[in-house]
Amino acid sequence: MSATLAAERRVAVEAVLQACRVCQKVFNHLVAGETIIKDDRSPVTVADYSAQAVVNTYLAEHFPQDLVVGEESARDLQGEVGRALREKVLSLSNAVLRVPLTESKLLTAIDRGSYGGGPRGRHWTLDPIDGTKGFLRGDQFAVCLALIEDGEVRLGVMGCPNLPAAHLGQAAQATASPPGERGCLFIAEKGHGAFTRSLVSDVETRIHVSDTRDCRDARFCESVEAAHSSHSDASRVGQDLGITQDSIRMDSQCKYGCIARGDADIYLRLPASATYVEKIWDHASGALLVEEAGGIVTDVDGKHLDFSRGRFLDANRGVVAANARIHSEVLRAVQKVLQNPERA
Ligand SMILES: Nc1ncnc2c1ncn2[C@@H]1O[C@H](COP(=O)(O)O)[C@@H](OP(=O)(O)O)[C@H]1O
Ligand SMILES: [Mg+2]
Ligand SMILES: [Mg+2]
Ligand SMILES: [Mg+2]
Repeated sequence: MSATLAAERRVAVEAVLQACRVCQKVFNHLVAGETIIKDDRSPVTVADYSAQAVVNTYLAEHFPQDLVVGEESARDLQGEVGRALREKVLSLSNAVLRVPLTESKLLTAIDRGSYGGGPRGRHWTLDPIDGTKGFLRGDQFAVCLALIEDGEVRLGVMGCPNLPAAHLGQAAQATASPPGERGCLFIAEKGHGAFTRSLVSDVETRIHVSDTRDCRDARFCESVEAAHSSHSDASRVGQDLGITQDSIRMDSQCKYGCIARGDADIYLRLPASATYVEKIWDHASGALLVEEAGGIVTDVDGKHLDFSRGRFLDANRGVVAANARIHSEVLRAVQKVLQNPERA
């Protein structure tokens, strides 16, 4: 491991583990009224805010100079209207922090995530709960933290509390939730490989993408939400490639984890709207994980994901992630489908 990022890796792992604990606790006690619908109609819960507060507090303590591009803002926790939410988030955050936050420090911690990102210097990007919809359903979600230096992702840590620790078998169901131990962490450092461990033991195992060479034997892992990635286009790509196996559908960057450890072979994120622009925190840790596990990640035009542009991946459209043997064939099929003017 690179000596230079050893401290960052240790702190990121600890921060993500604590944030996972908060999320699990919230899920067990989630009550109506603790979920807010944001301006873009997506949900956010007390767990999203608490996880962002906890991770940002760890980062501020260990790397006070570092900036953070985080998904959430403290706006809805301000003032009288935000009081109930603020108090709940404060108590959840303080349950796992060594030094308790005050209300005002809580808001500051969450808003440490307001950095705009960009091509120079170093910053973190945080999705405190990726797959909030999955989280609310009791399905897959992930706490995702990545370190970006001069526009390149150097370190990615993903906590996946509901993901089975072992490989998903051939018979995995749509929600990818077979019985057995749940909860795993993924860690990738640029140039140093991809690893997994459980949430409770620090024994790490190196992971690799599948060695599937024939696309007809491949399996998709795709979003549950057709509004996030076109299921109909994915099924056309599947037909073109001769894929017969059912897709594994799951929320969040757990999909990247499943590709990285070889549970499935292909993750496609095919634009479902012409205007949606992907955010860096939805892909930074997952994309590095797949690359470090021996896979290739591009957008639908075959371009490398460009994390240097700020909060958005506005130089890219969609995502095509697959093992290195089949990526180019998959990309060709994606382009053929997307260029067909006759698709509905
Ligand atoms: N129209 C859209 N197209 C693509 N992604 C979208 C989208 N609307 C929301 N998202 C993103 O999709 C993420 C979840 O991805 P997935 O479908 O793979 O689980 C959400 O992350 P959050 O849950 O962190 O808000 C959100 O950022
Ligand atoms: Mg969100
Ligand atoms: Mg997200
Ligand atoms: Mg999120």
